[in-house]
Amino acid sequence: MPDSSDTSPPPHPFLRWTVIAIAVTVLALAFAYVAGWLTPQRLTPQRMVSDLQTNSGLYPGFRRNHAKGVCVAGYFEGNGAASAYSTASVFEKARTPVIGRFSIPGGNPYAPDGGTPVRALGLRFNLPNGQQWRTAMINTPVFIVSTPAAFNQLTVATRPDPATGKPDPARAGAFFASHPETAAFLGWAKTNKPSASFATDRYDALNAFYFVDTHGQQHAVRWRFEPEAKDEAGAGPKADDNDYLSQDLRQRLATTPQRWHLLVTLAAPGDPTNDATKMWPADRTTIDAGTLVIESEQAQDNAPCRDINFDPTILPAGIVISDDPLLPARSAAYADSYLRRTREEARLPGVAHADTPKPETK
Ligand code: HEM
Repeated sequence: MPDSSDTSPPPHPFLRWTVIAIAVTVLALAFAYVAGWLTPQRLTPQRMVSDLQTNSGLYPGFRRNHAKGVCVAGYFEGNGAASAYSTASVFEKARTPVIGRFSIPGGNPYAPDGGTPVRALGLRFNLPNGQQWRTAMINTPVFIVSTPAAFNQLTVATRPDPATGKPDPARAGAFFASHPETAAFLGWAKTNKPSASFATDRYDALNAFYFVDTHGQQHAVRWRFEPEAKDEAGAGPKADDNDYLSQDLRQRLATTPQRWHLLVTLAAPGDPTNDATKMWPADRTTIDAGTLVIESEQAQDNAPCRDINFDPTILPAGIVISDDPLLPARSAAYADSYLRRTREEARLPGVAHADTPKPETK
């Protein structure tokens, strides 16, 4: 029942409109802050990806890093050895289907394979319970920097000079001098020639993760895939051949599936989980958890790996991320790159889409 004794007048319409206006303004400011409009200097995933894009130039429909690559498919045969440390079903004695992508770094999908010694592998394991494990790895023993801010500073410091098409050595040198943590990676890059085959490289996740066992106990780990193929001695990229890596892979897979062993290293107390520039000592316990078998390859423009975001934070139950600050930054940057490239795909001639009718042949 309304209280008939309340004779106070209704609030003035001006007051009501003021309250609504304040609420709308606060909401708009919150959106603007999250979008980075109020703090243009703040490092956002969009800025990280735009800076990568500025370095390489814009190649619509392609990844803003690791743009050149090839799709692969196969399976992982777990052997049960890692099941004591993680409940993820992928480690049981079972076969899990895998979609993957080999790549080289940089935003130019037409870059020469011999232009960098870095090779990369992204994998997506489809577990039977609908969960997925995604990982994106490179063939170096450490990463070049340990924080997202340093990664962005590196991107800007190594931006090609429009006059020479190459990074300004003074600018790049100043960055490396002020970031001594880059020394281990640079030492590796100096002494390792570009390999002649994706099949003979090892691929290392570099970031630390935790395996979670049946008791809920966490174990800090790093993983890598070690190749069975070791036939690189004497082989080398042909100077005149831009795309030898995909040709080599096609030739090998035409006759023989290629195999890698998943090696999982367990940290000892005190080993850093938040710094991908630091290796763990070589004597740490390492488990061979099973074999990755790659059976087939396909050009990336129209194969399943094209529309996969190999976000390393997408993990099945039994694996969780560590405190490594690169991991959330990678997740956010890959998502932004993914949104840009998949939006552009719709406008690319020759790229098939489920919703694009096939052009009529005359
Ligand atoms: C803050 C640091 C990093 C940033 C901002 C960054 C950025 C990116 C971006 C924007 C992409 C393209 C994603 C897509 O469109 O799907 C990419 C791909 C990739 N990145 Fe990173 N990255 C970082 C660190 C790393 C590290 C530490 C590794 C290796 C352990 C790595 C390995 C890869 C690989 C293998 C791919 C290609 C995956 C694929 O085939 O789709 N990145 N990165």
